Amino acid sequence: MKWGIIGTGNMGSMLTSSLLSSKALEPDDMILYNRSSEKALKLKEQFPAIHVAASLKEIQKNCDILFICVKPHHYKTILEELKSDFTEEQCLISITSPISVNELENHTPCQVARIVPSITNHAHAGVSLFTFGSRMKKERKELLLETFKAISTPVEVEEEHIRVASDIVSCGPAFISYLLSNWITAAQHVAGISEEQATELTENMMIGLGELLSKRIFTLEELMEKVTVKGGVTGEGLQAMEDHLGELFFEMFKATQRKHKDDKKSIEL
Ligand SMILES: NC(=O)C1=CN([C@@H]2O[C@H](COP(=O)(O)OP(=O)(O)OC[C@H]3O[C@@H](n4cnc5c(N)ncnc54)[C@H](O)[C@@H]3O)[C@@H](O)[C@H]2O)C=CC1
Ligand SMILES: O=C(O)[C@@H]1CCC=N1
Repeated sequence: MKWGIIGTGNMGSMLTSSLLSSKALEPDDMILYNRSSEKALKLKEQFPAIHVAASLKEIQKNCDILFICVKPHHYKTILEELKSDFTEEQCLISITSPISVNELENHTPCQVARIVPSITNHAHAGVSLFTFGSRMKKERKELLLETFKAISTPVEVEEEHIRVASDIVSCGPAFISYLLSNWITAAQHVAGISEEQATELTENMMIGLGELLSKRIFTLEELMEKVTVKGGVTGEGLQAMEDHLGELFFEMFKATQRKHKDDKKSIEL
């Protein structure tokens, strides 16, 4: 089985190196193609047995499963070049939320799925979001799910929930990092701790929190309960958060829903 990645930017590179470092795939079974070849060749330096294709047609011809890992607005030109040459046995995988599997199926004769990854998959952790098209064969579904289990927890999502699910698992690392950078700044300003030390403490607290969750030692609810000693400081801090949080997360999820709708309108395949 040959696996192809079109677009070796952030996500295409992450998928290549994670699928190889987890041993889910062998380098000799992977073919890469990027518009400018440097990024693909850099991955070949790391994994010499990888193949780098010289054109879109070459990667298409030689792959059973082909990922498109470019920005949503670049899908159209790629599909236009490839669509007439796909076979029914090939699988096309999109990794972007605004393009639905139905739209992809309408533009190709091949089997189609969407797998939205997360930067957390770099650490062979976090979630990958799956939506299968109607033509996807059972064995291929199983192969894809099994392969992604090596780098993530694959979760199937309905089309109507792709935006919010992707906000949580894929945009989430950026959103949470933004919140934490504000938390570090506030710690500096209010209590005089250095940025360096506040960052070190915060990053290690997050690693510990992740471990607690990954080992299923506590749920989020239990964590709040266990840490909040009656009459103690955590309760005061939580109350201040409740008083000041306002509509923050409602507005964030509304903003991404709006952008998703606009993107869907402006992206034509
Ligand atoms: N960045 C993230 O955390 C996540 C991104 N995604 C999706 O992944 C996709 C890619 O995002 P990034 O990797 O962050 O973008 P990126 O800009 O880092 O990578 C895109 C790559 O595609 C290449 N490219 C553009 N047109 C091409 C063409 N015609 N043929 C071959 N290569 C071409 C570019 O040279 C670049 O290397 C987007 O659709 C995004 O929605 C999905 C989940 C998470
Ligand atoms: O297509 C998406 O939803 C992803 C999430 C982060 C960037 N793009």
